[in-house]
Amino acid sequence: MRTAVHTMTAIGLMSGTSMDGIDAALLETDGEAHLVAGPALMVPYPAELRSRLRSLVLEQQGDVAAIERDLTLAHAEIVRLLLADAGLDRAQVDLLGFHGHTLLHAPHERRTWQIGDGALLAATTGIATVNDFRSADVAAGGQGAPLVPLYHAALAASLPKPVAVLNLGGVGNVTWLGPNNDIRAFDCGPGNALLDDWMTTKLGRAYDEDGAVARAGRVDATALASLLSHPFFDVAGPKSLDRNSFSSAPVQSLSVEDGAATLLAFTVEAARRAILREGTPLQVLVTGGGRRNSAIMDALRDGFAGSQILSVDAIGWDGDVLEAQAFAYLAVRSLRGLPLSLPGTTGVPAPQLGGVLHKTTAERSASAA
Ligand SMILES: Nc1ncnc2c1ncn2[C@@H]1O[C@H](COP(=O)(O)OP(=O)(O)OP(=O)(O)O)[C@@H](O)[C@H]1O
Ligand SMILES: CC(=O)N[C@H]1[C@@H]2OC[C@@H](O2)[C@@H](O)[C@@H]1O[C@H](C)C(=O)O
Repeated sequence: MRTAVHTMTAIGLMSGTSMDGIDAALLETDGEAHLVAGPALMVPYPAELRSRLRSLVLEQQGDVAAIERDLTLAHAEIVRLLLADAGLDRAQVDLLGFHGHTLLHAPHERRTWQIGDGALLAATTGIATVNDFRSADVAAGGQGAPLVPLYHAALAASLPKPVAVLNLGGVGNVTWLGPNNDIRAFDCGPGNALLDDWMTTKLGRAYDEDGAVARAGRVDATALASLLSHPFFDVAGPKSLDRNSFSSAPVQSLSVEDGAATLLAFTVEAARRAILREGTPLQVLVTGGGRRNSAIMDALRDGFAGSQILSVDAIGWDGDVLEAQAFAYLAVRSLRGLPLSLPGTTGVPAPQLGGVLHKTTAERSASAA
């Protein structure tokens, strides 16, 4: 049986654009239809590493090699914790899918850069590791992102279509799953990053808990129109964004509350327009941290007349670790020589393989012997 032969146990590791921490999730999969989710863990970055990473991402300040090493070792530690929690030995895990952290994403210049030392992670954990998931797609002319859509498609195989999966992390992205197994995917707008940065600068808080500050403010229509006039919105997908693609300059003169309300409206309106350009889905399944912000969910419900707005958890998916699971899934696909991206998901000319395998020290010595 194909499924039995190819099924592997993999751990996916994701350090998202919000820079809040590392998500790790165990998945038993063949990289195709067989999906059995296992335990998962989310570990915030230690404050000191988070602050060095933020300086590197936001201000290009810091020692990249030292941060890459510390970030990799933080990933090794979360693998150790997940194995301990799950009562598993490392020998029971076939593969790690290590996304790393995006430092730069400029596909139009054929550049994308995720830091994370795959060889060091494989050596430290003793588990073979796949990393560098985006480079091959970008080199072939794709956007290199989003990569989660093939996993969304596998998860949603039995759902009525069309359905849209909306991920609101640091950046927002949409997977559109049409009635004939057609998949289209693209980044759609700012996600939570602008609102997070606003809260950090104005109030010293990492994010707007449950949208409370935004709820206390009013949307400034002029500022919102200015935000939505960004040229990104004129271009058809597939398309992708860097965390820092948008500027909050149009809200700078507003009160903290009105600025938050306007930035939140920007996130929701960008997502709404992007989805409705594809069609009217039966459901919009919201994942990522943004689904925890009830002000975002309420605004989405107001914005979609003909669709049901649901958090993915309502249909049994774990919205906190979907991306980590996806990189476990993609690592297995990489190892099996299956494409990670399609013309409809990243704009790459043809289905594209990707990922770089780092064997463990023991595996390397065995293959040399
Ligand atoms: N209770 C909450 N209230 C409001 N916002 C929340 C809440 N919980 C999480 N968030 C938002 O979700 C963000 C984290 O989302 P998530 O973990 O999906 O991001 P990420 O994985 O780093 O991003 P990406 O998908 O872009 O890589 C936080 O920065 C915050 O803005
Ligand atoms: C370049 C990069 O790291 N992009 C991330 C980011 O975070 C969300 C969005 O922007 C998406 O394009 C992508 O991550 C998800 C996991 C993806 O590739 O599907």
